[in-house]
Amino acid sequence: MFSLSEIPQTASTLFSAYASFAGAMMLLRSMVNELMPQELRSYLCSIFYHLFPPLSSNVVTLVFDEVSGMSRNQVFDAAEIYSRTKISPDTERLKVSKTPRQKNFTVTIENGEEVPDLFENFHLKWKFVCTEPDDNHFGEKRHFELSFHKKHKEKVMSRYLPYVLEKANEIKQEEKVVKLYNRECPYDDEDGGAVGMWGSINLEHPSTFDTLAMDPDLKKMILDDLDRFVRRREFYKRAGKAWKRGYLLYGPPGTGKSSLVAAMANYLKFDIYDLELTSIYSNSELRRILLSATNRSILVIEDIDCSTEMKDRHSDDGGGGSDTRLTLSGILNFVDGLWSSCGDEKIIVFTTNHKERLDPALLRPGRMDVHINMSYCTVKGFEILASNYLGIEIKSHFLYAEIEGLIQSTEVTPAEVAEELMKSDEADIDIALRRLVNLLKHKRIEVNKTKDNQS
Ligand SMILES: Nc1ncnc2c1ncn2[C@@H]1O[C@H](COP(=O)(O)OP(=O)(O)OP(=O)(O)O)[C@@H](O)[C@H]1O
Ligand SMILES: [Mg+2]
Repeated sequence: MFSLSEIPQTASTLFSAYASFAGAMMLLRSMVNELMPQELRSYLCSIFYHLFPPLSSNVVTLVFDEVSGMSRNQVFDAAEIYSRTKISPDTERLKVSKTPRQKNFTVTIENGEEVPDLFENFHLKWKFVCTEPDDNHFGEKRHFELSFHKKHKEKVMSRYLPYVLEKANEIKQEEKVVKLYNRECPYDDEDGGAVGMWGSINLEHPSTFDTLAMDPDLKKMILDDLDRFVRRREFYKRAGKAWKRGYLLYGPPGTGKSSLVAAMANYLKFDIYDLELTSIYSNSELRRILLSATNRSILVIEDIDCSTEMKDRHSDDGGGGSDTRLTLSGILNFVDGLWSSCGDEKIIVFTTNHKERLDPALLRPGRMDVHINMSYCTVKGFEILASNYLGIEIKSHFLYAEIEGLIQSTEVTPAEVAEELMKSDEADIDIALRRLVNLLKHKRIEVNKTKDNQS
């Protein structure tokens, strides 16, 4: 027996005996690792941990398998993306990959590597584990482990994991490469890049709202409209409306209609489906394409004024069945009917050079939500182009006043202005602007001549 005062000393003796025994067992374990088959090793390990639990058992580890039942585990996918952002200079082994479609390398942690994280002032650790397939399984099994002090379990479940899911989603959106789907594109199903018979390529169109030369108020109106549309999922659901929005872009060639579509896609990270009507043969084909188009996409029909041709085709139908040929009513069905509600977050854009030639059915209120007039180049538009192409503050240039006056009194498209400015390199900005002055003067003479002829 020992007295009460001896208890701390005895406890410490016992503790150090336990510690050295545990140390010896660790050594034994590493020898066993070298010599024994894996199954036997894991069996012995489990007995070992049962008999001698780790000294610090305050750590909780959550395990996220790659698949949960038949479907993918969202947390695993999120962890895979999120853990990439936590890679530190201490991480020793990294996996690097890049598919032909990706612009940048993807760097992820390698099997067994850990990355630390700090959330609301407590520490966590992510570990990636990949086990070789055993005889009963195909392919490797992958999972993430998340370890932290057990007192934070509640916070991790209620706040940290939702935060990781949200962050991963944001990263996915940022990294998304906008695709252009078109019949002409080569069929390639890497990354699910093809839908039905449609191939896709990465949208390399550099147009953004910053580079678009258009009235700043109009630009802001479009941006606000897009933001509101994306935010209003709940509203559309409550109102029982299909979550889609239609834009009609009209204006002369070269005023930036296609550039605006590309800017919208780049802004929202939506894919573009370029529906060339001339290559779609029937309503049922149109329906199939619409059904297979992914959510968060922009469906574009350029030059919709050829819809008059479609109306003719419809009247030729001769009772052959409206499903055999593409008709205006097929398109209208899609604009506000059944098919557009199959799926979420779709934007539909029609472009035309001749709004006045469109079938009134297309212009009826409620059919296309927003009509946007892409006009000739304005002074503000010219300032944006000059800053993009020449990289200068154009207002202080000696030719600015003259160009300003000319632009106000002529009709020149942003494409024509852009073409002149593009011909210059940094050394000959003055030459480029003089050439632009000449072009504008020339156009003004032409306009005056036409007016004279008409009067
Ligand atoms: N508003 C604009 N802002 C910036 N660049 C423009 C603008 N409009 C035209 N451009 C330039 O001119 C080129 C052609 O423009 P775009 O194809 O967008 O015109 P469009 O209105 O679609 O013409 P079309 O009616 O012939 O299809 C663009 O690639 C771009 O370089
Ligand atoms: Mg165009």
